Amino acid sequence: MIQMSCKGLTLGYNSALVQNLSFTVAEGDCLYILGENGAGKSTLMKTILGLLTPLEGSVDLGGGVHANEIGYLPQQSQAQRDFPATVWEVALSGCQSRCGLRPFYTQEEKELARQSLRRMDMERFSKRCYRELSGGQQQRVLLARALCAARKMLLLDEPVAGLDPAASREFYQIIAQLNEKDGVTILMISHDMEAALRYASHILYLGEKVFFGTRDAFAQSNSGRRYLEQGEGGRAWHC
Ligand SMILES: Nc1ncnc2c1ncn2[C@@H]1O[C@H](COP(=O)(O)OP(=O)(O)OP(=O)(O)O)[C@@H](O)[C@H]1O
Repeated sequence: MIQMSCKGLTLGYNSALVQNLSFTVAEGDCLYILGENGAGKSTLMKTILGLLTPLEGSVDLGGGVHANEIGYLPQQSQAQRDFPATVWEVALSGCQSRCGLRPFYTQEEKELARQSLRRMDMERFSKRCYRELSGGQQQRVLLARALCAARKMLLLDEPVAGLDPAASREFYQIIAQLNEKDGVTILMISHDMEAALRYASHILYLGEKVFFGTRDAFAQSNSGRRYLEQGEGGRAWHC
């Protein structure tokens, strides 16, 4: 079932960064969004979330997905890493979009935050100060926060940025589990081609030549072949 259709999107600020982009996302897809720095990946994600208006075209949600049911894990700034709140407060704040004008959280919302922290194996850190956690632990808390909103779809903007290789691998596996076992549709910005070729069902590559298709079709494409031909020695290659 199609959950999102982007039709004829032109994105940019003063001038167009991406032109006439069309793609669809179906329930259970795992879409990796790749491309060089400045290609417009975060701009696309913010447009999907309705935080930015496209210069042209439209983003249509379908398959019973509503904008407030999409979980979002943004790129973290240094100020956010130093956020003076407990792990519990950060996770619970993911329920804010459910509150509307209500100035308190219900028992059900608190239970959802607890469950989300448990899913990320972070419940035992609930009382700890968020800024005292390691980068990998912080990302797990932010994913728990995003899961409070995500009934159907998760948008992740470079979730492993700043993590060491072991923590990155672990994080990719957590995301793959959410996708494969829990059926959460994933859209993830990444610079990690190896992870994309391993975990993605579909790849959107933003660049001079835009590519959208299945992972296998990408592997056959010029960009994909270029990477694969480099073999183990080329693992650091960024798309
Ligand atoms: N609010 C803004 N106003 C004007 N220009 C912006 C704004 N936000 C981003 N840009 C510019 O738009 C371009 C694309 O930015 P964007 O963050 O979407 O790229 P990206 O593909 O996510 O890059 P990266 O991989 O470095 O995160 C960049 O040149 C950036 O400077």
